[in-house]
Amino acid sequence: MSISNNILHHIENFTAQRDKELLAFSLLKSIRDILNPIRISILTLNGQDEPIMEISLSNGESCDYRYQDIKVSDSTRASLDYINTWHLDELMKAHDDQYTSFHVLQQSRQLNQYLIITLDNKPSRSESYIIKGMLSIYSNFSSLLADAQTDELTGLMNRKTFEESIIKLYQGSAFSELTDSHTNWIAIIDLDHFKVINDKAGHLYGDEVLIHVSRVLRQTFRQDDMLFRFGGEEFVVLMRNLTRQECADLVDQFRTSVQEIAMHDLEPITISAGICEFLNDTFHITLMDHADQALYYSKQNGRNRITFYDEIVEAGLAKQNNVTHGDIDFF
Ligand SMILES: Nc1nc2c(ncn2[C@@H]2O[C@H](COP(=O)(O)OP(=O)(O)OP(=O)(O)O)[C@@H](O)[C@H]2O)c(=O)[nH]1
Repeated sequence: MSISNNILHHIENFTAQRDKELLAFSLLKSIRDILNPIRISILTLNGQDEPIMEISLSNGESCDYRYQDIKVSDSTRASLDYINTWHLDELMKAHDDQYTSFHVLQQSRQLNQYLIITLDNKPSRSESYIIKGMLSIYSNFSSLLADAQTDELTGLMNRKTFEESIIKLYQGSAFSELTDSHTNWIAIIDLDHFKVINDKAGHLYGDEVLIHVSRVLRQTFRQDDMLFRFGGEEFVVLMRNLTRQECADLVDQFRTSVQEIAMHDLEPITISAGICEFLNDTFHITLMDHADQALYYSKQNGRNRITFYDEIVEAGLAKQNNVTHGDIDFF
């Protein structure tokens, strides 16, 4: 294959991806085919500069995804600090007959992502040029993908992304570190009497309330919790590795913080929530139905409260219509 056909093939390949991680993997594979590096990786750090994901490809080895125990060497840390201090897009370091180049893929207050390539020879001018071009295409496509996954008004993940995210959680390591007491949870959160807010103060004002509520969601929940705007005034939160009490405290803290949102002279804004345990062997549509029944109970019993699904089961108020993974093949 000629070099231009080869490059076109790689571009075609990674713009066909609809998943951020697969897109990152395609980028690594393309660059590996072109540069034949010793090691290539994408390192993602959170807002506190802690590593939260590393996807790596070493020569001849398969792809390795890591979400925990990610080791970042002192020299890598120093290079990333240098990039950030001097607002660079890239940096090349020579060491022990090797060359490591660092490229910024994404930079924001919540997330920093870098491509790190270690080579045994310095890339030629044309190779550097090709890599730059690929990174630009990757970055443009990645922001298009992010736009498609984000709710425009609040910046939270949208409903379509929820389906994809929850299926990934079933398939991934989300359940491996759990104990009997620490499990995963799903909460559906719904603003109370939002129609009244819209009717009294107008739709634009209602939009502003949704933006403030989303801000409080981000402030209250942890970095690893996944936040979705599910539709209108309904939000979904996926929480990992919490005891029942910790989960209750977190959602309740959100409930009380929402009431402190100060806007005009309307009644305080309140929310109701329904929570259920995120069980690995139960289909997510059943889980959502459980959380929804708990939410309904909160709404029917005074609003501005949270209810766990197992509470209504104990009270004999829950409908049983479980679907397990065995019943539906969704992969
Ligand atoms: N401002 C604004 N309003 C929205 C948006 N999406 C949905 N809504 C409104 O949200 C309101 C939801 O009303 P209902 O479903 O009756 O719920 P509610 O008034 O919150 O009542 P309860 O949930 O029973 O407490 C409707 O008036 C919708 O028009 C949006 O993006 N912006």
